[in-house]
Amino acid sequence: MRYAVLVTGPAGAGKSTFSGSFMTHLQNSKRTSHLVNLDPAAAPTSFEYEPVIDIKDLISLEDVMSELQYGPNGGLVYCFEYLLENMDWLEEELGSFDDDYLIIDCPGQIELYTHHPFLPTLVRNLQRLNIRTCAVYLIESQFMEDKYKFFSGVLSAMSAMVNLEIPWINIMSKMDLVTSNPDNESSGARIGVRNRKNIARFLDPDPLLLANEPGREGNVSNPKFHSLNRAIVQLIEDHPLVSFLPLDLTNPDSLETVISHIDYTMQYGEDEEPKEPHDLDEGDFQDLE
Ligand SMILES: Nc1nc2c(ncn2[C@@H]2O[C@H](COP(=O)(O)OP(=O)(O)OP(=O)(O)O)[C@@H](O)[C@H]2O)c(=O)[nH]1
Ligand SMILES: [Mg+2]
Repeated sequence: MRYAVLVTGPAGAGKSTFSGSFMTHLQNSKRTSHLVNLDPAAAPTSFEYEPVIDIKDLISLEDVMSELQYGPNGGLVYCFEYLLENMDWLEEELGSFDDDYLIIDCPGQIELYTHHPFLPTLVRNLQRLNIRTCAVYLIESQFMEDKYKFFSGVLSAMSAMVNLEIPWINIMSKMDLVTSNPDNESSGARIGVRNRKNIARFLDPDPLLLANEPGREGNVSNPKFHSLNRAIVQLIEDHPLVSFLPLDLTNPDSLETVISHIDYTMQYGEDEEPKEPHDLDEGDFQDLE
């Protein structure tokens, strides 16, 4: 069985960093895993591991911008469209991996998650190739600083989720930036989420966070804005699909918890044992398998 985890989420959410830590964790657990880069704009330095499949081998944003005179955003969309037309390239690249676990680092263009056909098409192709696929959607803990920003993150997660009908896990990344002590500026902590209970209201979104305190922010005194908020509160109450697993990469237990959720969601290992790394496969250990 082949597995793929799509690592998705808005720009800067920590997707590439998480993908690297995920790789390290799987390798330490003697599980074969490979990194796939689908970000045509990724700098080579952004990877801790060399991707085995890299969209930049097919098309790079740099070339599109210099040769076709696209700007960065139109250029990215061009790259995805180009990949969509060349899915056989990806299929060929994927062909060489058996019984493996692919970590697919996706780009942070929000369009990709709201309405572009790129990810749904990719997912259909992975499923056709019999690759068991799930997605994680990261938003960063700084989103909890501002409840409007937070709920726009919740809505983007929901919209991405309904676009892709695959097992799905939402992750609140960069939890190391959250502190329970709001005065503790010197530790680099940027968020004064005052207590655990408050954090829980974000991880399992409490729509009343939005409903409370109408008009506290100066620029939101427009009654239409409150009606919209009430509608959103209702939507989140009626469809409690979105909750977040906290991820603190400075705490190995946190990463392990997130990965065990991913394994469970994908039913990893239902039909196999974790494998020894390849270099041991061909050697003396063969008969132990
Ligand atoms: N404090 C903290 N910073 C993090 C963490 N994860 C990532 N960062 C930082 O956040 C920034 C963005 O991280 P990336 O992993 O490149 O994020 P990304 O989602 O891949 O970004 P794009 O590919 O540009 O969308 C970098 O400066 C990272 O060092 C984390 O767990 N804690
Ligand atoms: Mg990235």
